Amino acid sequence: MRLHVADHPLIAHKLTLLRDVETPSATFRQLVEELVTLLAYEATRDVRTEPRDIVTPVAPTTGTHLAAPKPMVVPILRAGLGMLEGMSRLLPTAEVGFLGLQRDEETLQAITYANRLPDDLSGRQCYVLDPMLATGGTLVASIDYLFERGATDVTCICLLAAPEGIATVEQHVGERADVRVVVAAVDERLNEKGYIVPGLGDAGDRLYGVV
Ligand SMILES: O=P(O)(O)OC[C@H]1O[C@H](OP(=O)(O)OP(=O)(O)O)[C@H](O)[C@@H]1O
Ligand SMILES: O=c1cc[nH]c(=O)[nH]1
Ligand SMILES: [Mg+2]
Repeated sequence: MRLHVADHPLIAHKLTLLRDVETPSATFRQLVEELVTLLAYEATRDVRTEPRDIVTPVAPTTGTHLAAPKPMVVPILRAGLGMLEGMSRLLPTAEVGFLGLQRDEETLQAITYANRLPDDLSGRQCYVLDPMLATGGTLVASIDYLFERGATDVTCICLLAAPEGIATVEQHVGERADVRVVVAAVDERLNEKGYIVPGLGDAGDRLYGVV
């Protein structure tokens, strides 16, 4: 696994606003979109492209075009849904698959309640969206769903990660360079309830309200 921590003053600024308990939902949603756009810049560094001949008003030239097959973007419901619009804007040709996973608050095990992915993902570059990488259980299960369908090239975009979660994903996928995790920041630790410290609280609740 390759880890990339996006170190940029704009990202740090927006992340600080996002963490602030006083930030209302509407602003939180806007910040999540802006952050994913900034992270996507790094996360799509290896997106496959092909040359394309075009004619500008001045001269013919060869440009660059996103290559087939179309990339697959996979938001992890609920909280990952908040990152979808920002990512789709940057990757307009991408298709979208959905995974719904929820952590049991007692056991911290991820339970899958929705799975809407194509059966065959071989050759597809996959981009998993989930703002929080805490114990890593959710991300490991999500990556496995993609591997089971033949995906090999998987990039996970998270806003915050705990060192424990990064270690879990790293252990699970091993040395392979075609699995990447791009994060805005790695925080200190998990607390006894499995929340990232200092973190930002429950990302799903802050985006969409407590259910
Ligand atoms: O690394 P883990 O310990 O597995 O935790 C991370 C998961 O927890 C949150 O989802 P949650 O279960 O709260 O569901 P939600 O998005 O519906 O709020 C978050 O969005 C991740 O999916
Ligand atoms: O801190 C955390 C940990 C898991 N899920 C969240 O939404 N926040
Ligand atoms: Mg939640």
